[in-house]
Amino acid sequence: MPLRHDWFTVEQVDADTYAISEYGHWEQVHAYLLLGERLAALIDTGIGIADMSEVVRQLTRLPVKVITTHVHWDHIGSHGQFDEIYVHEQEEDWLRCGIPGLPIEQIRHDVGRDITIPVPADFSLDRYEPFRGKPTGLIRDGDTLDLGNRALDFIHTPGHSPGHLCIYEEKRGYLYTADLIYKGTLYAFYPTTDPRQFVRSVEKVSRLPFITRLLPGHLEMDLNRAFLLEVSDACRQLAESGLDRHGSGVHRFGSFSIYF
Ligand SMILES: Nc1ccn([C@@H]2O[C@H](COP(=O)(O)O)[C@@H](O)[C@H]2O)c(=O)n1
Repeated sequence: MPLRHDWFTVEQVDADTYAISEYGHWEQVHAYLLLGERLAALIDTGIGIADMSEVVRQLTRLPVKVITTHVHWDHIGSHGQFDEIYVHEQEEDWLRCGIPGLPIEQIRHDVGRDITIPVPADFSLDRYEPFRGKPTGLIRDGDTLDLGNRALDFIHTPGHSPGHLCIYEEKRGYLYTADLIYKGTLYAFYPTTDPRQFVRSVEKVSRLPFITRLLPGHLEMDLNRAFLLEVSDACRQLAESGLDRHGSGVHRFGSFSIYF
């Protein structure tokens, strides 16, 4: 049964893996806490409406390394509450200085809309600022992290953003897909996105030999390899039709869409 927090919903994926979700916000974003024998990895830290570190501290006493899938405000919200933060080398500058040309008014508008449950009393939209700071370390494609009998592989999957990462646990067959693959509208229309890279990244992860489960950054959580192959087929069709370019529109495929 899911554990409940006023703002976060905590669900156990398996004995030592938790999803920490924000279903009261239109983004319906998920972070994941992975416990090894020596260390814990927290994949993203949510929107920043509530402090995710309070929940994490209830779940583990292990030292926590924060892994950033990408530097969009809804994935870095509680970064400031943790000591060790890692990001792909191509988004180090965004983590330090923000996304050039993205105004705070636009971010606050997106943070504040379509919220369906009460926010914590100490949250103020007028004071909301996305995290900015220096990472502890940088991640490159092919890097690995051993949490103690639990290995993570980092896969650079640019397209949604330049330094976007998927995280793969080969032993369990888990692929944490962040904003590359989820069941909804996949966004690659921002000025900072790249539709061709997005298509190549989907193809890259679809070649992974063993996947038991996809754990996405948004919306429905229980996705399998068949869904990944559907998205991969859709991307191939778009590329073959020359539609893998900015401005080609919203392409609908059953349970998901791709917005270029
Ligand atoms: N160049 C950009 C990048 C992001 N945004 C906004 O940030 C949010 C990103 O959400 P994801 O779930 O797609 O990571 C979203 O609200 C965008 O509007 C942007 O506007 N421009």
